[in-house]
Amino acid sequence: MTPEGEALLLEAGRELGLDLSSALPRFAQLQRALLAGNAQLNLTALTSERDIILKHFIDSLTCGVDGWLPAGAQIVDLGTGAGFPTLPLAITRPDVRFLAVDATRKKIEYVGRTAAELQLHNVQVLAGRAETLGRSPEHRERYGRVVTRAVAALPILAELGLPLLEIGGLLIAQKGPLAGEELEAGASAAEVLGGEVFHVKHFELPVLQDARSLVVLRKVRATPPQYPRREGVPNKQPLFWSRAMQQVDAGGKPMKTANR
Ligand SMILES: C[S@@+](CC[C@H](N)C(=O)[O-])C[C@H]1O[C@@H](n2cnc3c(N)ncnc32)[C@H](O)[C@@H]1O
Repeated sequence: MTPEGEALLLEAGRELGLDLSSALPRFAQLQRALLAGNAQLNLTALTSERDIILKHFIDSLTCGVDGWLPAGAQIVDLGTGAGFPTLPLAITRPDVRFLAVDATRKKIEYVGRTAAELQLHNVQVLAGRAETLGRSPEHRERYGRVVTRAVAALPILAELGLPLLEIGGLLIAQKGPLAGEELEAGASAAEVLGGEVFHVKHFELPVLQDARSLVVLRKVRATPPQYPRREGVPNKQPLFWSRAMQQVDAGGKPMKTANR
């Protein structure tokens, strides 16, 4: 990481109320690992130092600054991809444990290798689909927190994440700008799945001031046994969320899922 990159990370961290000075060497290692991994695995489209620092590292840290991740928590990162938000959070929060989950094995292998290189002993990884985990007794209703960044629209996240939470647990979804329709559909889906909308925060990413939202769902009762539906169905037939309501790309075509 260049000296300018270090200064940017520190400045953006300060905006979040974090002192990242002692974490700089690990963030530099993570940046190197991401770029090296990207050359083989196509992990991210964001490759400039500025984008990696602000849109991956700092963006990942935004879900941990409001006290949603208490010390000792066991956190599932649903759809971690190249390790976001898990790896930046694990660097700054040695007091919580992460289980980084992704359907794509090669990404999970990269995250596991990188966590080992960075000596992040609070990270475990698991290749698999949330639908399968949510139906397995080993993982269903076992976790205090689920975090998820840029994975799917809120009703889909509710179906994938709420089954994993114990009662009282929280699903913390990191989103871009959030339309009222998505929140309404998410609230209706959460209700069916044993959850409720607990908190919504709209804010700006440090330095860039891009719009972001954090939606916190709370598990209030057991998820009915028919959920999550089988692999792929939550995405193809989202609860309370029609294809027409999903985001469109720059050319006006519907995107596969409303990630942000
Ligand atoms: C757009 S990427 C985002 C990755 C990362 N969270 C980030 O913020 O950079 C979405 C990831 O979610 C994973 N994913 C989507 N649906 C999933 C499911 N049902 N179970 C597990 N992983 C899933 C995909 O494999 C992909 O790696």
